[in-house]
Amino acid sequence: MDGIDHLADERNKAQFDVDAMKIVWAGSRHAFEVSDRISKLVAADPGFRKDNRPMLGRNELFKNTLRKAAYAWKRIIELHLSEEEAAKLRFYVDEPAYTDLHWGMFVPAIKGQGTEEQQQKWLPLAYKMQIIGCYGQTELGHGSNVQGLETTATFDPQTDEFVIHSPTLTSSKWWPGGLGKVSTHGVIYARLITDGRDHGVHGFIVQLRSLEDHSPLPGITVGDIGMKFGNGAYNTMDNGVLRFDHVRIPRDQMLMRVSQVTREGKYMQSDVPRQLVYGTMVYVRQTIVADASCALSRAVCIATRYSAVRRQFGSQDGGPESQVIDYKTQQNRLFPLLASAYAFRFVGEWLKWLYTDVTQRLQTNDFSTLPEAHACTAGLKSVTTTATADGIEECRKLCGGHGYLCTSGLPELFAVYVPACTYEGDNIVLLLQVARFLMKTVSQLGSGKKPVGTTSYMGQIEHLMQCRSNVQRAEDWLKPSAILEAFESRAARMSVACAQNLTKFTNPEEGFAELSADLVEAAVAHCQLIIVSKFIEKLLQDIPGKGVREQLEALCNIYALFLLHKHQGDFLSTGCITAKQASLANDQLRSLYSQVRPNAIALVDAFNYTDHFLGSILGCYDGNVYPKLYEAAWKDPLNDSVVPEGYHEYIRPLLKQNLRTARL
Ligand SMILES: CCCCCCCC/C=C\CCCCCC(=O)SCCNC(=O)CCNC(=O)[C@H](O)C(C)(C)COP(=O)(O)OP(=O)(O)OC[C@H]1O[C@@H](n2cnc3c(N)ncnc32)[C@H](O)[C@@H]1OP(=O)(O)O
Ligand SMILES: Cc1cc2nc3c(=O)[nH]c(=O)nc-3n(C[C@H](O)[C@H](O)[C@H](O)COP(=O)(O)OP(=O)(O)OC[C@H]3O[C@@H](n4cnc5c(N)ncnc54)[C@H](O)[C@@H]3O)c2cc1C
Repeated sequence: MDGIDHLADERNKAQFDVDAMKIVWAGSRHAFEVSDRISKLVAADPGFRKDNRPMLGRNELFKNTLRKAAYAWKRIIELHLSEEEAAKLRFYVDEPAYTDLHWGMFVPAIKGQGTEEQQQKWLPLAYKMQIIGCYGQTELGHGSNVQGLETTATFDPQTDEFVIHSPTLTSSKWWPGGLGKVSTHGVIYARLITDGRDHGVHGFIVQLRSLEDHSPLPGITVGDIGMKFGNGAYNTMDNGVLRFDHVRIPRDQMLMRVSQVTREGKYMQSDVPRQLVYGTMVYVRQTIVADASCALSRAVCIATRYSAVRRQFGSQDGGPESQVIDYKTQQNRLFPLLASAYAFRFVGEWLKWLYTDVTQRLQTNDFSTLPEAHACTAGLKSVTTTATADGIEECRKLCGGHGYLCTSGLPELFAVYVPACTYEGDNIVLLLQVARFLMKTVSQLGSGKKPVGTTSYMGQIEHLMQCRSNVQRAEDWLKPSAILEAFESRAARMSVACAQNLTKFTNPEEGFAELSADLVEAAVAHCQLIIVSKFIEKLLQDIPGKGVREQLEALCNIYALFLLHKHQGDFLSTGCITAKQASLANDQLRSLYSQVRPNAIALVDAFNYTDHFLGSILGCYDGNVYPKLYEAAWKDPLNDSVVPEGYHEYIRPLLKQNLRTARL
């Protein structure tokens, strides 16, 4: 607009090399270069404009999403983008679409659960988008309880086919993204029945729509489930409803990596655990953790830049008022979120490594790390999405009234993000899975079986049950060993307390249900320990760039000490720290905020987000907020005419009537 960088003074204050931090954030120089190039390509292309989204009605909005998805595909082909570049392009287009489920779940489900032959048949079609797929698991009556699904797949040995059927209203598939209006195929989860026997839930590739005219195939009733929360937001997605009326598919369309049905109708189970049927969920939960850092960093970038621009109170001798970012209360709300964005980034990187490792092991029939991979993906998905959804809303409040405008980008970001707490496993249901894993680990402590991986800290259970923190001064809280000991002993003691309480029940399942609220808290403590310890481990690596390590150390300490402050009830009631030590942690936190303050703008610049991706006037790079807000207001369709439509019908008669009343 005026070409001036209104945040230049802030940028000049930075005490570290921002370009080096951009590479740390991206994960590698290569990842940075791809991300930088593709984000600029998307931002410069008017075909990917998104600022009008909140104003569009559902049909217009959806058609616009179809146009963008087709255009994105055209650009991917024209530019010969690699798989990595194509995924980045879809990410920066920033519009939930059927393609998320096609690439994010349909393809991984076939890869993870299909045999070699099945992969060879279906993947080339999916890669070329000659078929478009969804992930059809959830039903109207059951989502969390996968074993409760009702859709049936009954083998007919006469014709060598499965008959897919929805026996009840509640068995209607309900929610799958991309199903409502687009998908030609789906990986559909149904109860496998052979010879009258129910073998539980399995995945099947089912064609849903004609590849000629897109009409539903015989026996299939399909449509969209209706408007969802927020304007624009997730309404670009066609979440669908689907019913089957005795739909026949060939036998080889059952995904047969985990178990098979022979031509004779014999059910055969490979020696792989049946939980591999849930493998796609483990994969997606892992991507959701990485995605949490993206969503939170985006909100934090907006709130941090705006907090430096916004001034309120504090003018002295007619000078400028104070920047709201200088208020300690603002810092106490904002900087832990900034630190969390970095923490989630690094734990996401680690989780990707864990997932890759477990996948490689599975290929050699080593299933030993599967329970841990399930617990980590479930728990970290839960903890990071809850914190991110809450964090985005906090960022909106940090921007005061202007945060409530759609042009701030925050309402839409929240509305798009918040279902992450529910999809891919309700966060509480997933934490209960972690709690089961922890209770099993505690119960095996006396058996000589050494806990490994993220539970290896339980190996020092005797020490953790009785140790007392030796922090004496606020600076002692900067020692990683002091932080780790406090978090490990808190997590261990909470798990052991639950395990001890469970022994008071004769029926363990009854006990688990009765104590579930405590179990969820123990699971959260364990997951927070993982995030803190992975941040600390990141700092053990070589981190090039002037001042970068120091900034990351400050953020790591803020993340840990903020959690310690927020959950001090846990730390105090378990006797891991004293009230005095809790208060010292808080003192240290305040001084860390002062350390981060001059670097705050540079720390959000390191995310390297374009103004297009941020989609926020409050977060724009140059900080020229007020003229942009003023101009945008006039572009609202309500301002197309000075006198609104409806004046003659509804305002004028009212005013006239008021006049008459006033004369009386
Ligand atoms: C860069 C940008 C990337 C963007 C990325 C964003 C991606 C977003 C894309 C699209 C957005 C929308 C996608 C949303 C899609 C969906 O929501 S699909 C539907 C998801 N549904 C669920 O998640 C259902 C949740 N429920 C479950 O997972 C299970 O029912 C349950 C785990 C809660 C219970 O299962 P059940 O079979 O009844 O198990 P249990 O009896 O409790 O346990 C038996 C044993 O199995 C172990 N186990 C359970 N799950 C797994 C697993 N996934 N993997 C490995 N092991 C598992 C469990 O620990 C038990 O073990 P033990 O017997 O040893 O105790
Ligand atoms: C935007 C969006 C997109 C989605 N996309 C897909 C998709 O592409 N494909 C697909 O198959 N599905 C999809 N889903 C469905 C999603 O996976 C489910 O909604 C999710 O797994 C939660 O299940 P539910 O709806 O049955 O919740 P419920 O289980 O009914 O949860 C309701 C409440 O009960 C509580 N609760 C449930 N069980 C327990 C328990 N055992 N102990 C304690 N509390 C419990 C929960 O915590 C929650 O508070 C999508 C959902 C959304 C919102």
